[in-house]
Amino acid sequence: MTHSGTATADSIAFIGGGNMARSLIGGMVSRGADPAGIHVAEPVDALREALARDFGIQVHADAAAAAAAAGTWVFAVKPQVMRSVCKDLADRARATRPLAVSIAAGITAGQLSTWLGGDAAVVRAMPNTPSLLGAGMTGLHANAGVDAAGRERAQALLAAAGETVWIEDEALMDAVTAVSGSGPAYVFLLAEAMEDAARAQGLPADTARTLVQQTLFGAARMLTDSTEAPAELRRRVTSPGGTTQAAIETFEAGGLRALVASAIDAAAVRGRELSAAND
Ligand SMILES: NC(=O)C1=CN([C@@H]2O[C@H](COP(=O)(O)OP(=O)(O)OC[C@H]3O[C@@H](n4cnc5c(N)ncnc54)[C@H](O)[C@@H]3O)[C@@H](O)[C@H]2O)C=CC1
Ligand SMILES: O=C(O)[C@@H]1CCC=N1
Repeated sequence: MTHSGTATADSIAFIGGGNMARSLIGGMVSRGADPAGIHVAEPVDALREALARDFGIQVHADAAAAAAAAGTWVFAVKPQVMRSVCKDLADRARATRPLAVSIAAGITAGQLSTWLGGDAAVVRAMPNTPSLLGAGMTGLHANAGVDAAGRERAQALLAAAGETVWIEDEALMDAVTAVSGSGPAYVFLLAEAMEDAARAQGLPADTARTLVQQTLFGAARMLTDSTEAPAELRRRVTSPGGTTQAAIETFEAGGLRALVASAIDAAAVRGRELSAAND
C-alpha cells in the first residue's frame, strides 16, 4: 500500500525499511517526531505494512516515490546494494540537491557523493539498534558539501534516537562502526554466554534470564550515571580473595582483553572491505 504524505523539504525519506530503519523510526516517533513527515521506501510488503501500522508513517514500494517527498534521504540499505540504489536516484539528486544521510557500514561519503551524481551533500552516520528505545549512539561525519544547516538537520534526526558524536576524520568511522554500531551484539553475546553458564550452574531458565538482564541493565546504568571509570566500578565489586576476583582472573587468563581488541579490529577491517568490495 502506498500513502501520499506531506511532501516538504522538512520531510525525511528512508530508503530501506529493515532492522536499522525501524529502530531509528521507532526512536524518532516515540520522541515526538510527526509521522506524516516520515516516508519509507521498502520493497518487502510485510515490512512496509508493519512500518505503516506500527508508526503511522508514509510507506512506498519504491525509492523514487519516497525520495520525491522529502528533502533529506536516509539510505538504510545494505552496503552491497547501496551503489545501485544511489545511482537510480542520481538524476533526482542532481535536480533537487537533498541532504543524503547514509547509515551503511563501510561505504564512504566520497562513494555516496559520486554515485549520487557528484557534489552531493552527504552525511555518513553510524547508529545502533538501541535507537529504537531512544538509547542509540550515532557517530556522524559530514563531507564538504554539507553546510551548517545540513549538519544541524542530520544531527537532529539522529539525536531523536539517542546520543550523537561528530567524527571529523572519516577514516575513524570504521572504528565507530566496530565499537558502537556492532557493539550491542557483543553485549548480547555476553548475555547469551552468562545465561548458558547460569543454567549450567543449575538455575532455571527464566531465573537465569532475569538475573542476567537486570545485572546488565544495572551495570549499564552505573556506567552511564557514574563519573567513575569502568575499572573503578569493577574494583568495587571485587573483594580481595573473593568470588569476583576468581572470575576476573579467569577472564584475564583467557585473554579477554586481547580477544575484544581483535574482534573490534576484525569489524573495522570488514568495514573497509565493504567499501572496497562494493565500489
Ligand atoms: N542492524 C544494525 O545494527 C545496523 C545496521 N547498519 C547499516 O544499516 C543498513 C541496513 O542494515 P539492516 O537494517 O540491518 O538491514 P536490513 O536487511 O534489515 O534492511 C535493509 C532493507 O533494505 C531493503 N531494500 C533493499 N533494496 C532496496 C531498494 N532498492 N530500495 C529500498 N529498500 C531496499 C530491504 O528489503 C531491507 O528491508 C546497512 O547498510 C548496515 O550496514 C548501521 C548500523 C547498525
Ligand atoms: O553488521 C553490520 O554490518 C551492521 C553495521 C553495524 C551493525 N550492523
